[in-house]
Amino acid sequence: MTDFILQTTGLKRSFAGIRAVDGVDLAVRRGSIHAVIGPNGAGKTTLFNLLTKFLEPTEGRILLRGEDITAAGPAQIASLGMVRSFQISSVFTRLTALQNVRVALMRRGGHSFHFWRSHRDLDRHNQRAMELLAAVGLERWAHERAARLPYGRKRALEIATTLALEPDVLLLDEPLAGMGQEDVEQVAALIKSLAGPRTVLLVEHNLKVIAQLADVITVMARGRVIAEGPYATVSQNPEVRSAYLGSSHA
Ligand SMILES: Nc1ncnc2c1ncn2[C@@H]1O[C@H](COP(=O)(O)OP(=O)(O)OP(=O)(O)O)[C@@H](O)[C@H]1O
Repeated sequence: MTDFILQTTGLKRSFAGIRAVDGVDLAVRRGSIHAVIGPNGAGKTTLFNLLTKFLEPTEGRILLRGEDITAAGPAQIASLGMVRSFQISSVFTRLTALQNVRVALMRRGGHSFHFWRSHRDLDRHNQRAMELLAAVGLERWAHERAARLPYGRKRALEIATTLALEPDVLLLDEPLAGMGQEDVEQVAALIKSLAGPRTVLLVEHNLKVIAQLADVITVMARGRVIAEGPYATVSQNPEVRSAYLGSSHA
């Protein structure tokens, strides 16, 4: 069994002549927190879209647990245990936090919302939903409507609904975007707590947090990987420095 739960080889995707992802080899170690960073337009979002099959690659292969999933569709990929946070996490603002997680659990079981479902089933879902809320620090907010949750808590609720699918690999697309410092710290701690039994791959612009959180950082620029390794290494890389300086002066 390979140490790498997720791998890509020679992954490419162009849009009308723009090479958004241009031959990316990625190797994500099982149980790690792996960040993809890079200046605007580097191809990070396109890479995520390729991994979850929101987009078809022009070339290259994607392997999950060593198995070729390049031809799989988005639903199949989710059922194989690789789930992107927003994919299923459209939070229903009028439902409570608990109800939101329960809905996610029912979806996982393939149930629709039958009002005749047995009390035993509902109790089971309630118990699991409370466990998931506890895992993301939302127990206290269980009966609060999602609309009333502060921003950081809403992101935590999204993560709880994602965890309801029991993913092995969680893809988080800018999980800290738009947050104040207090929320950033809470959600960063939450992300840290998810890894180990799960693998977390994230795209994030907050380099300060990435420096503390990520085991491995892949730096992209113009569709290519320009550096990879722990923060201490990639932050010293001259190409990385010039890519960031270049973009901020663009
Ligand atoms: N659907 C599309 N059609 C045409 N061009 C696209 C499309 N999606 C992305 N691109 C182009 O591909 C390149 C990579 O974009 P992508 O959004 O993947 O970068 P990114 O690293 O996620 O940037 P950001 O940090 O700004 O979100 C850019 O030049 C972008 O304009």
